[in-house]
Order: sequence, then structure tokens, then C-alpha cells
Amino acid sequence: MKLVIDANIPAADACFAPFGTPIRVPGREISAAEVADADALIVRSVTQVNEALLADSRVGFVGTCTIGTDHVDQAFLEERGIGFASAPGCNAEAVVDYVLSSLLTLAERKGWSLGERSVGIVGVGNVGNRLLARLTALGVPTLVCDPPRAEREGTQGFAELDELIDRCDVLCLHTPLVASGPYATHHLLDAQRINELAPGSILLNAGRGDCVDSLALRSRLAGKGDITAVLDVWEQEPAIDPSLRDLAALATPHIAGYSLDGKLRGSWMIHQALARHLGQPSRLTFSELCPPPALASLTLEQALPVDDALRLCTRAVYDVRRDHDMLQRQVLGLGMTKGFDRCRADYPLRREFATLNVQLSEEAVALEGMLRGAGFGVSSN
Ligand SMILES: NC(=O)C1=CN([C@@H]2O[C@H](COP(=O)(O)OP(=O)(O)OC[C@H]3O[C@@H](n4cnc5c(N)ncnc54)[C@H](O)[C@@H]3O)[C@@H](O)[C@H]2O)C=CC1
Ligand SMILES: O=C(O)C(=O)[C@H](O)COP(=O)(O)O
Repeated sequence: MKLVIDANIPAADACFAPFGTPIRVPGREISAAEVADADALIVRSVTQVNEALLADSRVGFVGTCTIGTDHVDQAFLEERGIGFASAPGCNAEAVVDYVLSSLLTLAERKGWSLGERSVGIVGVGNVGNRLLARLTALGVPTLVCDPPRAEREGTQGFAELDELIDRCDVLCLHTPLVASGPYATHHLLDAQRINELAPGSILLNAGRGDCVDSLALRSRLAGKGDITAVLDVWEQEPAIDPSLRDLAALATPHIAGYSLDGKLRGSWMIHQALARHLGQPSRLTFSELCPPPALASLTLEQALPVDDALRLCTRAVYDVRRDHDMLQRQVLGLGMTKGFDRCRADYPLRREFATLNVQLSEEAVALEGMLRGAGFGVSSN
């Protein structure tokens, strides 16, 4: 059995060699010729999986080790009887770590503290729900918007997007890219909504680039310059708009979900799905795949102010400024398209907040609730 696998998928041998011969190909280079005699195709988000790719192949199973599925024409797969699986939630914790690292960084730069800003969450699924839980535990006021859920579950607890725009200091987008239908998200933040953001607002997009009209965002940032953008996802990746990148306070190359834990969870979930598809047993456990963290614990000896303690622990695990700087450096050296993808291919090891246990001395014990709320393990003497 031949399996064509995106070269950016970690643990590919452990997860997929049990089923056949893995052939590793850079995701953007996976072509119809490459998959013509393949039996299974395992991708991440950069490979467009559609009729053009698969019409003349014998692929019987497609797996994407990602949460998002907008790169896969699922109707075509179904029509052809090709099995399909994605990895819902696999890197959701990592995206939330990214959001917290970003907000703590902006708070430090601008001199406010986390609890003083209200956050609107657009799209309250695997990512948005986890973000809501952590922000609530940190005492951050939140509003949430998710019309598909509001329709299914009732409107109580949900607000309209325009209310979030009106009332929140920070708007976090965690929607999938949906091209059409009643809940389409293409340019969900269009020129009108972008112009309605109050001066001082922060817009953070870690969903999909096309959910925001980037030309409109660029002109608001370049014109009035009175809002702040944190952008992990972009229109036309990897050839993103260089001036929008320059104008974003934090600009990263679609890596919000790039924790080792999140990527391995994605590989492992698709390993399991392929085993089910083939009717084969799987004995591989996630803990076998995922190594212990290099930094497993740290001790806080003093009662620091809450935001300082959160920043210290956050940055011990993940500092979003590193990824902003990395993109800048790679783009200077290689140009935008290659620089963007180089960051992603050579992404440094990153673990999730939950892998760090924070030990608290007696003096620091009052920080326990906040640190736990942010997602760290906590123990006190
Ligand atoms: N930047 C990154 O590295 C990553 C980005 N993502 C993106 O984030 C998206 C969300 O991830 P999950 O939360 O795991 O997906 P999910 O499918 O669990 O949740 C998405 C939520 O958005 C809601 N939604 C759909 N249309 C909406 C609309 N028009 N307005 C408001 N809400 C709407 C859905 O009802 C659902 O509750 C993914 O589809 C993917 O595109 C996911 C992982 C990593
Ligand atoms: O899971 C998703 O959805 C994502 O956006 C991925 O984390 C992005 O990673 P790549 O698929 O682009 O490597």
C-alpha cells in the first residue's frame, strides 16, 4: 500500500508505516502524478484535495491532520466513495496558548492588564470554547457569537457579531472558512465591520485569512492607524500582503496551532482513522508518541502581580514574539513566499501550557487560581 504524506507531518513513520510505504512530499507539491498510484493521502492544510488532484488516482482514503477542512472537497470524496477523516480539536489548546501569549504581550506594550479588556469570541467550537473557559477563569469579561450554534441550541448566551464589535475591546476570530450558505464566513469582517471597530480595538485572527477583508484591514491600519491587528492567518498564503504584515502588531505564519502536542495529536488521530478505515487494529497510544517536555516545572518564589506571573509562565513555554520575529527574519532573507513556508517547515519545538507544572511557594500561593485558569498545571508546597 502506498501512502503519500505531507512532509510537514511529524511521526509519519510511527503513525503510517504500519499500513504501508509512506512517501513524503512537501504539501504544496503533492500533485496528481504523485498520487496516481497511491492508496491513501495524508495531508495538512496546504494541499488542495479535489477532483483535479484525485480524478485519476486510486486513493481510497484521505486524512487531514488538521482541524480546518476548507482545503478538502468533501462532496467529491463522498461522490467517489473515498474515506475521509480530519482531526477536530487536535491543536485547539495551542491556538488558545497563542491568543493568551498575544494578549499578554499587547497588554505589556500598551500598559493595561488582561482583566481590564473585554473579549469577543467569534466561532465558539473547539478553539473558541477553550478560549472562553480560560478567559473566564482569568476574570476576563467575554461575549460570544456563533449563529450556527445559536440556531441549534437557542440564542441565550450568544450575541450578534455586530454587538461584539460594538461592545468588546478585543475581537478574536475562530471561525472555519465557509464559502457560501447562511453562515458563510468569507470576509465575515468586511470593510463596513472593520470600519466600525472602535478606536483602540484589537482584532486577532487565528481562524482563516479569508474571513477578513485584508485590503479593508490594511487601509484602516495604514489610514487611521487606531486599531491593533494580530494576524496568524492571511489571504493568499504564503504570498501574503507585505504591507499588511508590516502593519500588524504581531504577524505570524499560520502557526497558532503549531505545538508539538497539537501536531502529534493530529497525526495520531488520522492514524486511528486510517486503522478504522482499513479494519486494522491500532496499538499506538498518544503517550508513546509524545515526548516529555524539556521544561516540565518551574517554581514561583514570590507573589508577583498576576499579569507578570502569567507572562513569565507563558513565555517559559511559548512566546509569540519569537514567531513574529522569525517571520520577519525569514522574509528578509528569503522573500515573503519562501520565508513564510520556511518558518513553518523549520518550526522550533513548542509545547502547550498544560505541559508546565508551576510550583508555588507559600508567598506565591495566591496565584494558584489564575495560573490554573490560564492552563498550567499548578502545585503548592
Ligand atoms: N491558525 C491556526 O493555526 C489554526 C486555525 N484553525 C482554524 O480555526 C477554525 C476553528 O477551529 P475549531 O474551533 O476547532 O472548529 P470548530 O468546527 O470546532 O468550531 C468552529 C465554530 O465556528 C462556528 N461558526 C461557523 N460559522 C460561523 C459564523 N458565520 N459566525 C460565527 N461562528 C461560526 C461553528 O458553529 C463552530 O461552533 C478551523 O476551522 C480552522 O480554520 C484551527 C486550528 C489551527
Ligand atoms: O488545524 C488547522 O486547521 C490549521 O490551521 C493547522 O494547524 C495549520 O497547519 P498546516 O496544515 O498549515 O501545517
